[in-house]
This record gives sequence, C-alpha cells and structure tokens, in this order.
Amino acid sequence: MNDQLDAPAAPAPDAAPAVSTPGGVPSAAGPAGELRVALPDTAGLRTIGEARAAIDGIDAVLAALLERRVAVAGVVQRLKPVGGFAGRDAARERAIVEAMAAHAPSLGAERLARIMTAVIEAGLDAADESARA
Ligand SMILES: O=C(O)C(=O)C[C@]1(C(=O)O)C=C[C@@H](O)C=C1
Repeated sequence: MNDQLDAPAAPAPDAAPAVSTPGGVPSAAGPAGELRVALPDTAGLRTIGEARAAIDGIDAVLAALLERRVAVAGVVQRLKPVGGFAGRDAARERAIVEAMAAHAPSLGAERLARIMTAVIEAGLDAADESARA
C-alpha cells in the first residue's frame, strides 16, 4: 500500500507540494492550504529506526490536521447558539465516528470513539480558553 491522501481539489500549479518522506518531517500545508502526504509502505519498513521515522512523519501530519480541526471546531462553537461543553451534540459525535470508521477499519468505531472523544474534548477546551482570553 502506498496511497496518498490528497486534497479533493487539484493542486494549484504553483503550489509547492507538502509531501513527507518516510524519515522527513512534512511541511504542514502548501500555499493553497492543502496537505498532501505520501503514506509509508509498511512492507518496506525493515528497522525500528525506519518505522519510528515513518511514525514521526505521520504524527507531524496528524498534528497539523489536529491543529486545523481545533480551529474549525472553534468556529462552530462561536456560531452555535450554545457553544462549548454546554452545547455538546452526542448524535453529531456518533456520526463523525461512524464516518471515520469507514476509513479506519483496523481501529473500528469503538476505538475511534475513544480517540475522537479526546480530540473533541481537547478542541472544546481550547475553544473555551480562547473565549476567555
Ligand atoms: O458540530 C458541532 O456541533 C460541534 O460543536 C463540533 C464538535 C466537533 O469537534 O466536531 C464539537 C462538539 C460537539 O459535541 C460535536 C462536534
């Protein structure tokens, strides 16, 4: 497997591709705000060092995605009639997990729910903090 996660839109011709190498730290986003990442081929990873470098590359992209997710979820909190923890929407959270489970069959909905609960709560916490600032 050596898939690519691509932004849905075709990259702008002048957009520098933000592509990771297995050992490299990817840049977060190109000028057009897109994120492209080469997914490492697990069969090609032969050593702990190679595998850890691949994890570091994936985690850098994950962090960039989480950073952007927090920002977007913060916008939702400001737009909702009741934002923050008080405006928690369990049905929406279940729908998010179900949609993600299709892309993460090894994790499955139950484990993804644990991850996404942590992600969503961290986002609400960050939104609360910036609302207080
Ligand atoms: O969609 C919303 O209503 C949000 O507030 C965003 C969000 C999320 O981070 O995805 C956060 C809290 C809700 O419980 C559900 C989803």
